[in-house]
Amino acid sequence: MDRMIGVIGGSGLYDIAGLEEPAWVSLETPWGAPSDQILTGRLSGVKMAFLPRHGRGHVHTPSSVPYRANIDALKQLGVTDVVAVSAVGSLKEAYAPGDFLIVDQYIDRTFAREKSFFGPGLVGHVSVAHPVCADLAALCAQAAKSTGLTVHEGGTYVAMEGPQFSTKAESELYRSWGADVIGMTGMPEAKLAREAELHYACIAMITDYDCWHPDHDAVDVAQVIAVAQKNAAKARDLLSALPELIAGPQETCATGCGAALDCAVMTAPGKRDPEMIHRLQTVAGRGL
Ligand SMILES: CSC[C@H]1O[C@H](OP(=O)(O)O)[C@H](O)[C@@H]1O
Ligand SMILES: Nc1ncnc2[nH]cnc12
Repeated sequence: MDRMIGVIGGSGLYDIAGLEEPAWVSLETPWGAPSDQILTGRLSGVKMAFLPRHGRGHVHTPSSVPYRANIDALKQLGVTDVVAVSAVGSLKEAYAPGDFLIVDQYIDRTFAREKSFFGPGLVGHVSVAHPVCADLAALCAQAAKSTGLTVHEGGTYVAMEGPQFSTKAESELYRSWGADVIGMTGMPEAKLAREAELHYACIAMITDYDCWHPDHDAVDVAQVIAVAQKNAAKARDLLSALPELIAGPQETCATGCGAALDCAVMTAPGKRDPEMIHRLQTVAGRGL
């Protein structure tokens, strides 16, 4: 099967340009409607889908983003590789606003979101020890370097609930944990992509130094948006460079994303809720 790239655009990135045969399509899923219509088309011959995470016009809060519907809808379209773009605050001096960081780990501090496709009547446990597809992340880094961006390879993303930014004590706590960047949407998106056996990587666009920084007393949205809008042009260049690197049939990745559901389902076949089996067809049909 040929690969298809699904881009989830974050704050400041609500569309992508240059798609051949562009069409905004509406989809429904067993988990409700996705954040918005999805823009489909081709770039350098590779099928692409673009979904604005907060919806065009930024209508979803980080807590109200329909993460499950978004992943289900992308998989319905045939997406194999999800590239998430996220605005983040930096927790380290070396990662400056305007830089990009390719995430490889997460600390999930979110608490008010549906985090799994599984549930009562169909219990499943996948490993998220390595939540990012190492191969896809390497391609994102290669694409970023080819466009001349300042890119840091690897880093831990703290996912906070929001919508308020952190207190200074929280920011210092995350720094003491050695975390690199902070945002509000990386989880449960990455976990759900793994349950759906999709390759997932996150390109973090650094927009600010969060509130720990001595020269940066508080985070403010105007500043975040100004940097995000400047970064969005760079992110679009990066995304344009990706299809050529990714073209061709899907290969087995070193992380094992496509085998995440092997041995994941605990509920005995005779005890599985038929309604849950039905809801899970798109994302986890292979494992049921
Ligand atoms: C506008 S600042 C806070 C907002 O921006 C980030 O969104 P995304 O990850 O979708 O780019 C952050 O997580 C917050 O949702
Ligand atoms: N400092 C910050 N904290 C949380 N989410 C963010 N998104 C952009 N900057 C952020």
